[in-house]
Amino acid sequence: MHMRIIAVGRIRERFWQDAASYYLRRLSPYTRLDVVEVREEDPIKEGRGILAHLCGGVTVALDEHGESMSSQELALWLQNRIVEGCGSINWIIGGPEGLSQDVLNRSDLQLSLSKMTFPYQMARILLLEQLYRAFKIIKNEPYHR
Ligand SMILES: C[S@@+](CC[C@H](N)C(=O)[O-])C[C@H]1O[C@@H](n2cnc3c(N)ncnc32)[C@H](O)[C@@H]1O
Repeated sequence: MHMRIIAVGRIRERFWQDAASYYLRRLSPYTRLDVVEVREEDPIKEGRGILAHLCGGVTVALDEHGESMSSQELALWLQNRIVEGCGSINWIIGGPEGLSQDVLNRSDLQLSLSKMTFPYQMARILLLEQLYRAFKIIKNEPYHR
């Protein structure tokens, strides 16, 4: 399974960079994951940049108005994609203005992490942690409860 996070904007602060590296390292035994950063501009142009980097497979747009899932439900969703033989999953994170309608329309799933709005850098870390948690659940390996 290959995963690609396509995110608008760079991770600027050192503490977010450290957190991202921490989870990327922990995810490496479970999946091939690359991160593509798209330049921050207006959401329509950002959207074109995002869509140009889709790597096929299934596309998930992170949006606070999207579908909520528990960590167990996300793990089951991911496991179902693996069982179906889905080769790759794109995870899209917007910038300060959010995602364009083109990107939302192109997505197979719009996923909410919470009803609250998070800064995009934090949303990236939350996604990485939940993906790591999902693999631990799928593999039935111990992790924090
Ligand atoms: C600062 S938020 C954008 C807020 C923008 N006003 C909007 O309506 O989408 C930046 C990005 O982080 C992600 N994000 C922030 N909070 C989220 C949440 N609760 N659930 C899912 N994604 C979230 C989304 O991808 C969003 O496009």
